[in-house]
Amino acid sequence: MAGNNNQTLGGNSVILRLEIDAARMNFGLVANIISSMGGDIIAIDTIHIGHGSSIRDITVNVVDAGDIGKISEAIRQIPGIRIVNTSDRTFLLHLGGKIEVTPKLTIQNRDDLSRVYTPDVARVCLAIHEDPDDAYSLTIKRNTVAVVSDGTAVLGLGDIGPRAAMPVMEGKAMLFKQLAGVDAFPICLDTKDTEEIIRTIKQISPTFGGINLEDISSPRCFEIERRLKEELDIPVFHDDQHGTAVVTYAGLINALKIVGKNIRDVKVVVCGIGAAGVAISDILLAAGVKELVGVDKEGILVEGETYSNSVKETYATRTNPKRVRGGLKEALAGADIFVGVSAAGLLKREDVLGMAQDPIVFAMANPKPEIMPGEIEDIVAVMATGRSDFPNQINNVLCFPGIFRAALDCRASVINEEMKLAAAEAIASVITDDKRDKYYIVPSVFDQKVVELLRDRVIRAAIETKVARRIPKEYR
Ligand SMILES: NC(=O)c1ccc[n+]([C@@H]2O[C@H](COP(=O)([O-])OP(=O)(O)OC[C@H]3O[C@@H](n4cnc5c(N)ncnc54)[C@H](O)[C@@H]3O)[C@@H](O)[C@H]2O)c1
Ligand SMILES: O=C(O)C[C@H](O)C(=O)O
Ligand SMILES: [Mg+2]
Repeated sequence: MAGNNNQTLGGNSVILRLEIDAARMNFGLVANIISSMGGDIIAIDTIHIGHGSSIRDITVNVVDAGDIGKISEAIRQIPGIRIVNTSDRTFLLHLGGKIEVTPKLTIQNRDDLSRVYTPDVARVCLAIHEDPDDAYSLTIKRNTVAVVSDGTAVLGLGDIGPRAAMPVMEGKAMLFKQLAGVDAFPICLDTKDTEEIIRTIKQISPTFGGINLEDISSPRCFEIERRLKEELDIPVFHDDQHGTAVVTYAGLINALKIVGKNIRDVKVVVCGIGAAGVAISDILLAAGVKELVGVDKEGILVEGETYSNSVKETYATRTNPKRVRGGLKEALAGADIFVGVSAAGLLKREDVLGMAQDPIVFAMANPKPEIMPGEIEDIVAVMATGRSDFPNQINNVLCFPGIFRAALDCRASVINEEMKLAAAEAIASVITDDKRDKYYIVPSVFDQKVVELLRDRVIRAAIETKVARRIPKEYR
């Protein structure tokens, strides 16, 4: 099974299927080799005992995912043993995909059949034909979101195409449902053409109550979102932009409390001026940051320069007030905060040493951050990544389920700036003063208060800004 070469990305449990020649070796030796190389055997299954040989599945956990390759190599050197197969447990979890469609009721008899299907269903169709708003009460529309990607900016893996994007989109759909009860459906489009993407999403929109755009590369993502917002009457939300911006701001609210700095006084460096970087910058400027410097492949973005896309040029006009030039190192000199939404390994320890006192580092590239926490933990005041396997997971998963829950429940026509700010404040408020510390600036994904508080604050903001088309009972 595939997956071995991906182990450095995370995932440190593997099932080794071994064929062992009984005459030439015993199982104890295999166990010794695995444990001497840092592996922890957590299960052994005998698959087959044959004449003189056996096949066994050994499930091994390792602390460092790279050890799996070394263990396999050592086993391969033993005479009388053959590795039949190596199954990454992460891949096993993905077999057949991660979600399915489940009907809400079982069709028990002909009477049921004629109601959910022909002929009676026709009356429901005609009711919606007469009043299209009835789609919200009589179809899945009111609780269903499309998670749409073209596979061009999947995590930090880049343009890996629509099929390869599916596991991420399925994962987002799972999270929508588990965390907020939203039925989300992954849709990966086999086109990179802006107009075609817009047209396709508009054409499928009758089914959905909202559109979550995901992992569509910049700068196309800005135009696609802008046009869809104008042309559709359901909320359209590019998660990599706004979900990320909301959670970053939430994390920063709490990180700043830890270091005792005011958002108006800090210098922020954003690395990676793509979908996430632009939206993060915008929310931070709106929140009061005065000195914000953007860095992309061309180095620090400076007003008046020509860049690979016009988004970076307009970005430069509203940032870098001191017109600093250079690369990441120069940008970071004296900076209070680093926000990375670019690519793996770009941030160096020596650059962090040049930052102001009590630096805050949010290295949020996925799956590998701009710097691993272990490299700088001793010199930063607060460290966060986008990953599930380190403290302070700043990831848009803290936002998208709850913000759509709110938008669907009040049938918001859009998700506006006020709703995003309310979402950020709600997420930050889950961490009370007595609980906050450098390893706890954002709540856990599993903290049920996140969706609860976020839904409440966002619905209130939608009502106040008059974009709610339905007022839920508890707000009347
Ligand atoms: N933690 C989260 O919640 C979260 C959310 C969104 C995106 N991300 C991560 O952030 C990264 C960017 O995502 P995106 O959706 O904004 O993608 P994007 O393609 O829109 O933007 C990436 C930007 O990074 C820039 N970049 C690439 N290499 C660079 C380098 N060597 N130096 C400086 N800039 C460089 C690109 O030029 C581009 O402008 C990805 O790794 C993604 O996984 C994390
Ligand atoms: O998918 C994630 O984990 C977060 C974000 O949407 C990303 O693209 O990295
Ligand atoms: Mg994404």
